[in-house]
Amino acid sequence: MDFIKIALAKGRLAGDSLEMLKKIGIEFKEYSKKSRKLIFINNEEKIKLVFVKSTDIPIYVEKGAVDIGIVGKDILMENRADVYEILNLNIGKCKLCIAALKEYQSSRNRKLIVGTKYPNIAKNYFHRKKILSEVIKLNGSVELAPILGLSDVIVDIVETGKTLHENGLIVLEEMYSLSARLVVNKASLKTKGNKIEKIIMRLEEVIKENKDENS
Ligand SMILES: Nc1ncnc2c1ncn2[C@@H]1O[C@H](COP(=O)(O)OP(=O)(O)OP(=O)(O)O)[C@@H](O)[C@H]1O
Ligand SMILES: O=P(O)(O)OC[C@H]1O[C@H](OP(=O)(O)OP(=O)(O)O)[C@H](O)[C@@H]1O
Repeated sequence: MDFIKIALAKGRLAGDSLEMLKKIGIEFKEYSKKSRKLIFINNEEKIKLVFVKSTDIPIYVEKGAVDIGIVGKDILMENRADVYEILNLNIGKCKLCIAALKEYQSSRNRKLIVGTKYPNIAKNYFHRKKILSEVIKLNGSVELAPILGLSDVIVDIVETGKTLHENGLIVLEEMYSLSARLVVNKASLKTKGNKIEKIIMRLEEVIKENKDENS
């Protein structure tokens, strides 16, 4: 029987995602946080776990290189792919926000310069709001952009708010609430439907249990 391939990223979502898979009986004994291995196999359940850069997960799933991916909604919005977004896993919760230096004064009379790791999301958002903007794509430590005068504002993820606070920035606007999603390759849902649907159903139970525990 065919293996089901699941893609995860090594970052923040890995721990909670693996915990959820463990709760539905999918465990990878060889896995350790420190390991540099990219593929782990569970032979009993016939599952392969592959670690992919998070921004690459949508394309791996769309092309069928993997059957299932677990990835943040931010990544799915930024890197659009033709996949089924099946479950909100309710982990990796954070917000995508517009933020600026505390002393920032907005002016509608000139172009807004935006620094962000999410150029597509930012461009669409400001276009829809009819705000003239220039978006500068950055790859990290985005909070530096307004501090060093590279941009007026940033579009970035806020979880605890600690990074903004420690760098003298504040949230101007909350754009989107985000969390991790389970995405599935369209063909796999037909060809490996039984097995994938079982995984989905078991994960739905875990999501419900987690919600009950937190309420
Ligand atoms: N404080 C946070 N900062 C960034 N992302 C967060 C945060 N909290 C939750 N998330 C979610 O977790 C996902 C993974 O975050 P992480 O920072 O590990 O990104 P990564 O792309 O996997 O790692 P890296 O940026 O180091 O390559 C994000 O796409 C986002 O949906
Ligand atoms: O609200 P907080 O809890 O402080 O979290 C938000 C910070 O975490 C993320 O950065 P990350 O740690 O992924 O580093 P990066 O800036 O290099 O992407 C995000 O881009 C913020 O900088």
